[in-house]
Amino acid sequence: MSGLLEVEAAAGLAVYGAKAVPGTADARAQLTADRVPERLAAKDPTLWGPEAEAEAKIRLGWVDTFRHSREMLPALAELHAELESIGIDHVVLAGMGGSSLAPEVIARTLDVDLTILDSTDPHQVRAALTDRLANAVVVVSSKSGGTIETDSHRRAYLKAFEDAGLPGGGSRFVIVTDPGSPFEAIADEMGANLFLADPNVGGRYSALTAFGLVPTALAGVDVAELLDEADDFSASLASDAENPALSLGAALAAAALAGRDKLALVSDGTGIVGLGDWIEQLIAESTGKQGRGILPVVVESPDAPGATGDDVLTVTVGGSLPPESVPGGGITPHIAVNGPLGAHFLAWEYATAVAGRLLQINPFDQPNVAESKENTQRILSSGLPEERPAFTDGTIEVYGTDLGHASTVDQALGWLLGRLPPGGYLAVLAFLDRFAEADAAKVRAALAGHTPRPVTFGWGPRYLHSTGQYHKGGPQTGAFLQITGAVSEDLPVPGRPYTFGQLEAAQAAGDRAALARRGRPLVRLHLTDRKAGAARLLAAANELPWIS
Ligand SMILES: O=P(O)(O)OC[C@H]1O[C@](O)(CO)[C@@H](O)[C@@H]1O
Repeated sequence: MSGLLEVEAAAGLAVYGAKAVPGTADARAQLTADRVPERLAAKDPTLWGPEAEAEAKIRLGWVDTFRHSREMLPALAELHAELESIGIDHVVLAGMGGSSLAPEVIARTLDVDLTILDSTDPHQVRAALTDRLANAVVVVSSKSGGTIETDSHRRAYLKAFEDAGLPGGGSRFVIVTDPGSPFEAIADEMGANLFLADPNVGGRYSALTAFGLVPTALAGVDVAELLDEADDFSASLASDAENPALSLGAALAAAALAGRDKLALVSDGTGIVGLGDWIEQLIAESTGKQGRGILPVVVESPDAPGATGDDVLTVTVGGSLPPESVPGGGITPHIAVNGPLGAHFLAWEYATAVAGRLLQINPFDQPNVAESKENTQRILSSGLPEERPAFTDGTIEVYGTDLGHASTVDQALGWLLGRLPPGGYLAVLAFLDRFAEADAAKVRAALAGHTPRPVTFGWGPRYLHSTGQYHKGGPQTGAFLQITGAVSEDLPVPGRPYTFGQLEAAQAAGDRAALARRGRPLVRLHLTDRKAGAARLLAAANELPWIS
C-alpha cells in the first residue's frame, strides 16, 4: 500500500491514493477519452450500453436533483415548526434500504435523534411503537410504495395511535414516495402529509432527495448545508482533470477487475458516522449482478480484522481533515476519502456509476432482489417449510445439510469457514433486534479473526435491500451464516393475516431458499434464547482455531 501522498480534491472532498491503485491511470484515461465526465454531467443514458439505456434514462436525476431539493425546504421548515409547536418532536422513520440508510448516516453524523425502523423483528418493532408514542411523527418512506416492511410499519403505527386514543390520526404521518405510487393515494386517504420525490432517482441514489432530507430536516438537521456541500462539489464532476469522484470510480473498478474485488470500508473516526452502511448498499446493489461485482465489507474500526487482505481494497472514509493531517485513521489504506457529508454522497454515487460502466454492468437495476421477496410472499401464503435441526447445542438449534460430524456450534462454524473457496467470503445474516441485540454484530469481527477470507455482517431483513442483491447476483463464492431468534412476544400486522414474527421468519426462509437454489453453503443458527444464544455464539466464534 502506498501513494497516500497523492491527492485529488474538490470543494473540500479529498480522494487520496486512488491514482496509485494499479490500472487506475489507464481506466481514468479511457473514461476521459470516452468523454464520460461531460456525458455523465449531461445525463447521457447510453453510458452503460444498450441494455441499460431504458433504465438509465429514468435514473440519472441524482446528477443534479439536489438543486431542486431546495424547493421543499420552506414546506419542511413549516411542518417542523408546526409539529414542534404541538409537542410532536420524536421522529420515527419507517423505510428500507435507500429509503432509510442515508437519513441514518445524516442523523448519526450530525447527532440528531431519529429512530430508524427498518426491521420486521417483532421485538424491535414493539420497542419503537412503545417509545414516546404520544410525541411521535412517523415518516413513511418508500419510492415504490409497495415495500412490505414499510407498509407493515405504517399499519402498526396507525393502529398504535388509534389504540392510544391519540388525536391527529393521519396527520401524525409524513409520507415520502414517488409520484403515482400506491403510497401517494394512501397519503390522501389517511390525511397524511405528503412529500413527492424525484422519480428519476433510484432508491440508493436518493440521499439528497426527499428521502434523505424530509426525515432528517424534521429531526432538526439543517439540510441546506448538505445541499450546499453537494452543490459546491458538483462543479468538479464534468471535469477531466480535478475530478476526485472520477478517480475513485476508476480505482474501484480497476482494483476489482484485477481481482481486488472486496471493498473494506473503514471509518477513520473523523466525524462521519455510519457512512459505510450507506456505501455498502450503493455498491453492493449497484454492482453485484451478472456474476460480477464489488463486495463491500463494513469494518468496525481501522484495527478490526478484515480491513486488509489479498483481494481487498482498503478504503477509509471520514470528514474533512485539517491541512497536513494524515488520512487513514492510523492505518495505511489504498484509498482515503475525506470531506463533508453532502459531497461524500454525490462523490460515491458518481464513482459507483463510473465503476458500473467499467465493470460493464447496469448500476441502476437490482435484478435479483425480487426472488427473495417472491419466496417470502409464497411462504406467507403457504406456510413455513418443515425443517428439523441437524442438532441442538444448548440454546442454539443448528440447521444445515451435510454438516459432516459437526455436533456443536463451534464445529458448525468451523465447517462453514472450511467451505470458503479462494476469493470467497462469509456473510453473517442476523434476523434479530439490531438495537437491543446489537452485540450479535460482534460475531463478524470474531469470525474475521479466524479466517483469511472477508466476513460481512448484515441485519435481516435490511440486508435483503443491500448486499442481498450481491449474494444472489454477484460471484457465487459466498457462504452464509443465518441467525434467527425465538419470538417471545409477537405482534400482528394490522389488516394482514400474518404477524411481524411470521413475516420475519418468511423473509429469512425466503432468502435461505434463494441461496439454497444456488447451492451455496448455509448454516442457520436459531437462538431459542436470544441472549444466551448470542453469547454462546460469540464465545464459540472467538474460540475457533485459524481456518485457512
Ligand atoms: O423505497 P422502496 O421502494 O420502499 O425500496 C426500498 C429498497 O428496496 C430496494 O428496491 C431493493 O429491495 C432498494 O433498492 C430500495 O432502496
